[in-house]
Amino acid sequence: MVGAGTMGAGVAESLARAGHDVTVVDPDQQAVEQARSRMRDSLRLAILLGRTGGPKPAEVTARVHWTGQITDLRDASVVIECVPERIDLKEKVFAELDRVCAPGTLLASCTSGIPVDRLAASTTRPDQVVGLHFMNPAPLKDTVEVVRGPRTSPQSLDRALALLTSLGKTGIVVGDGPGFLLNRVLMLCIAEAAAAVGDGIADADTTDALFEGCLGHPMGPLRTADLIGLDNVHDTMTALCELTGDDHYRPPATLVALVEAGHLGRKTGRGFHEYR
Ligand SMILES: NC(=O)c1ccc[n+]([C@@H]2O[C@H](COP(=O)([O-])OP(=O)(O)OC[C@H]3O[C@@H](n4cnc5c(N)ncnc54)[C@H](O)[C@@H]3O)[C@@H](O)[C@H]2O)c1
Repeated sequence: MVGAGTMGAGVAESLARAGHDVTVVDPDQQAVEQARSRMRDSLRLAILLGRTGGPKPAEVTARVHWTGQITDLRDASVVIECVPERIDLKEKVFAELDRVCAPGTLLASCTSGIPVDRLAASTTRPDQVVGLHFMNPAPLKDTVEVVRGPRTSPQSLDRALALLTSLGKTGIVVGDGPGFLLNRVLMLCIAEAAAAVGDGIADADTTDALFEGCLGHPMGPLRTADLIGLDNVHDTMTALCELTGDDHYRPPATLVALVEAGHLGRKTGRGFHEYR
């Protein structure tokens, strides 16, 4: 794994629970400490919720190795990149992974919407690059959007799907393009909902209540944005705006104001909604 944030820690936990040995690379020591603590909490919660059939928490945590050095991934059979949603950063990480990893290593990205082929272009193995768009919280979400780039080989796609099967998850394969399928749609929905709040059409509670009550969505768009993390939503919209040239993806003022104030959603206790 590259990146020990929300997704990196969650995907690492899913892999370790399934019996895989995992190495997580993150140069930020504080992020690593937080990830370790989140993983312990999540494993404890699984026991409290009665999901006792799996391995013991100590067995799971013993399978996860934390490091600041990307060169420690040299023996990995699969690498899943989970760094922030910035095109330049991900391109740099993929170029580095291509240098460090053995020729057969499958390189996957958890990107929310940067085309897989753009990341593949930073490597000398575009046939071995695939998108694995896990959902948050990764240990609890059973379905993954799998992105097949135009140069992803059938063997690489099969390996990615087999990995998901080993985690007890189902991959749904889609084609490549900005935002793939889910975020091409979801980011427009969040952007319009946030803009409507800014225009005084409804407050955040009312907006989410409409989607939840009228459409039967388990979580309205603004609560979903809070769960994703508003910094990540902001970065994803910015990348989609840049990649598509479509201004509808531009982060609305209400979202920008929350991010600038440090209200990033659930992880900081406040976003469009408050969390205690
Ligand atoms: N948060 C979600 O709900 C969600 C869902 C699906 C996909 N994603 C995608 O997953 C990716 C990660 O998102 P996140 O929410 O986990 O972000 P995050 O900000 O929580 O974590 C990113 C981590 O990457 C680390 N990092 C930065 N540069 C690095 C480098 N060069 N090498 C190693 N680590 C580095 C940071 O220290 C941080 O710990 C993004 O592409 C995002 O769009 C997020």
